[in-house]
Amino acid sequence: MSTEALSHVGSSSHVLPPFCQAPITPTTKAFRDTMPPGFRAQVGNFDTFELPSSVTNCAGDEALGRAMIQAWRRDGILQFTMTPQQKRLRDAAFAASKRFFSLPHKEKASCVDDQSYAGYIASGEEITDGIADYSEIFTVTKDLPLSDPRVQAKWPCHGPCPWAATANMKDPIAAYMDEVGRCGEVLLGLTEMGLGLEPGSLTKYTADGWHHSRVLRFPGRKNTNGKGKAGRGIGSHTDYGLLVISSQDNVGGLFVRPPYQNEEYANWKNSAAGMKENDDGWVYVPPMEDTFTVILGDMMQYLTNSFLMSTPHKVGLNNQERYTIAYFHEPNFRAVVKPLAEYSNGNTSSSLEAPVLHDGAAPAKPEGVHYGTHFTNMFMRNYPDRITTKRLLAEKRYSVLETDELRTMEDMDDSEDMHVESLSAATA
Ligand SMILES: O=C(O)CCC(=O)C(=O)O
Ligand SMILES: [Fe+2]
Repeated sequence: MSTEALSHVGSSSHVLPPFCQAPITPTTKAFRDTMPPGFRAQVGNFDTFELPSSVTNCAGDEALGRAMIQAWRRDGILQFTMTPQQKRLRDAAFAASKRFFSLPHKEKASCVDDQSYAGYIASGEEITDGIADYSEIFTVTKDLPLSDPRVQAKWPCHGPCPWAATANMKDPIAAYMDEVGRCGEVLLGLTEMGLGLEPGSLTKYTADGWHHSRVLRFPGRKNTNGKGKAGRGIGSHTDYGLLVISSQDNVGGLFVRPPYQNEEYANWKNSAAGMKENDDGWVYVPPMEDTFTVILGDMMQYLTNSFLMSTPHKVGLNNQERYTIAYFHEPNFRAVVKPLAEYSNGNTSSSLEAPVLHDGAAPAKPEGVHYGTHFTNMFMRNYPDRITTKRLLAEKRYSVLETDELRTMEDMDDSEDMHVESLSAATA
């Protein structure tokens, strides 16, 4: 690994607080053997935690939050173990995923919607940095009926989720997402403590959050349709919101890029897709049984003024097919995310190390980033030919993002929170 790395690949050598499970030391060879052919990367050995069921603001939670921050700043990723109930939900969600992906192509291809980006994305349809990804995906966004006021008002990306009824996938996937979303709130509460923030500094954004999932299947590397690039599953990219919580099967394919002092990017401003894709310095994420991985999204980077970086990652194709589910824990679609005062330039009030300031990256702008616009931009970019993008453009829906109605979480005061609740109550 480059000597410019902020740190080295996670190791079991640093001291973990007693509430953490001891880091699992992989037998490096066994894990290396799962790395997709043709990739050169170190094999990660990442910190693995046990999450409390809720955040109680006790000293143990603060120590856990700090350890999480350390892990993300060093490795760009951390892991936490699944409870028996989470394993059951995961198993049911993966079984649903396999039922769906084994349907005939025609049936899968009919699962699209022209108002939401939810539904099927065929292998070769998604574009990352101008090149087709080989992933086959079912995207789940908020499942809103046509009568929902936001759908009626033509809010971009808002519409039904076109489930495949024959795969019986809605209930198991929704139950899995609810539970992982609960973990997302716990992780954000612990992150607030680890960053020395007031409670609610991060979780205020996730009231009725635009949480979504990507249920993914990757073909074996010798079993592709030729639309993409040999061996490449998904090109390097960062994701958009706060946290990405994933579970993968035992095949292997994910790589992350830890924070390097000399690498700057701000995906909400200039696309980070394709960044360093073929360079050295990637770390393989070996499949650890019954373990979630957590990487960070663009809004976490923006909020913390790059103290926590959005984690670049990419996927390689293995010798056999691979299944994984990525859950995205996000701000409310209407939220205007503002940099945290504690992490603004020049203010290093945190008792952690001073923030890494990335020259050239977007400075902390007081006007903030509108999450719904960032999400819409990313989906339009990734799916330029989808019916959803075509209708969005044809009906000039993009301009709806500029309206006050879609920015009512701008000031995040109590009356706005009440508005969110009344809106979701009206549509439940
Ligand atoms: O396959 C994985 O593990 C990650 C997928 C991913 O990066 C994504 O869906 O955005
Ligand atoms: Fe991703």
